[in-house]
Amino acid sequence: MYFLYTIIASLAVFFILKWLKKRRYCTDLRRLDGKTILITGGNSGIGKETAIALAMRGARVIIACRDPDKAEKAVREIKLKSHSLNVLHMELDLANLSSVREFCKSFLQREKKLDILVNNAGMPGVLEWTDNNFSMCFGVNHLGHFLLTNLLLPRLKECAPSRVITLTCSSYKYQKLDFQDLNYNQLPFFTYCRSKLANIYFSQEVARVTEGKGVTSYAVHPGFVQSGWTCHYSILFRMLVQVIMWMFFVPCEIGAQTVIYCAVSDEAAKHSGGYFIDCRPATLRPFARDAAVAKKLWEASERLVNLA
Ligand SMILES: NC(=O)c1ccc[n+]([C@@H]2O[C@H](COP(=O)([O-])OP(=O)(O)OC[C@H]3O[C@@H](n4cnc5c(N)ncnc54)[C@H](O)[C@@H]3O)[C@@H](O)[C@H]2O)c1
Repeated sequence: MYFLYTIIASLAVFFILKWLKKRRYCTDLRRLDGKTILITGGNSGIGKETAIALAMRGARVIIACRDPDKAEKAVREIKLKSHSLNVLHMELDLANLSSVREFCKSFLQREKKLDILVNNAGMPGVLEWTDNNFSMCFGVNHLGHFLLTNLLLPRLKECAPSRVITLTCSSYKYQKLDFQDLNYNQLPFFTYCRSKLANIYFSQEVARVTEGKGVTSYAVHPGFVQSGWTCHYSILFRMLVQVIMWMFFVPCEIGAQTVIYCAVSDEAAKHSGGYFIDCRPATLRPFARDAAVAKKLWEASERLVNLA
């Protein structure tokens, strides 16, 4: 009898886990021939899977990464899996604003087109500082991408219709921004939540400042994904999280689906400034839709990165 109960319980757990991990795929099969796509942090995790999928559709894909060796290895893998030779990497460290400026300068010199910018790179909750003394999460996840997008906006406008896709996280809802302490660096998880909330306000403000100029903007929660973000933590934490990830998180290929959807779908384009989960628009908590806060963050960020 116990044997029967064990089998029934195992089957129940199996189907519950399967249901929890069920996700929608992007069913829009549009090709992207002739388009140039820039993906930050495209050498691993969701960014790499996005790069493979978009290169497969014919786009020229540029991954912007910190480590040239890892980037080169990723480029080889993306080419192999996508059967495309139109993939390359460029050096970018979002934790260093001079690196962001250097990157944009050489990108604009080298590349005549930019149709889709994917602000994918991200740091999980860590209590570190960037080269410019910003908290690592706020500095990399928000400020680095803020400067990058602003410096590339003229090219995105020239290439309109064009898109800016910014990876955020549903954990945005656990924190609010404190304008007295944007550089908050105390509890790692909350530091991460605040940076991901900043990504949402940023994405909305990109939509507002580019309204009528052919640039659309999307904030994407990719789901909880089995990627490499745990590499920033101790081996013990990694082992524990690995089990949880295996049980509840989805593979990177699925995590990339909503990004791909926002890159190609006409339906998504009707919701510029929107928040997307599982290949469809999702509703944000009211405080995360506050246009005045989004504008205030934009202006504060302009000052912090010295954007005239
Ligand atoms: N994995 C999840 O469950 C999950 C959930 C919600 C949101 N996200 C978001 O998805 C995005 C992709 O994360 P992932 O899960 O693929 O993790 P990942 O760690 O595999 O990828 C993050 C990428 O960002 C790059 N990066 C980090 N700091 C950088 C810097 N200073 N300059 C340039 N590149 C830098 C890393 O090298 C890496 O390639 C992140 O923005 C993350 O916040 C992930």
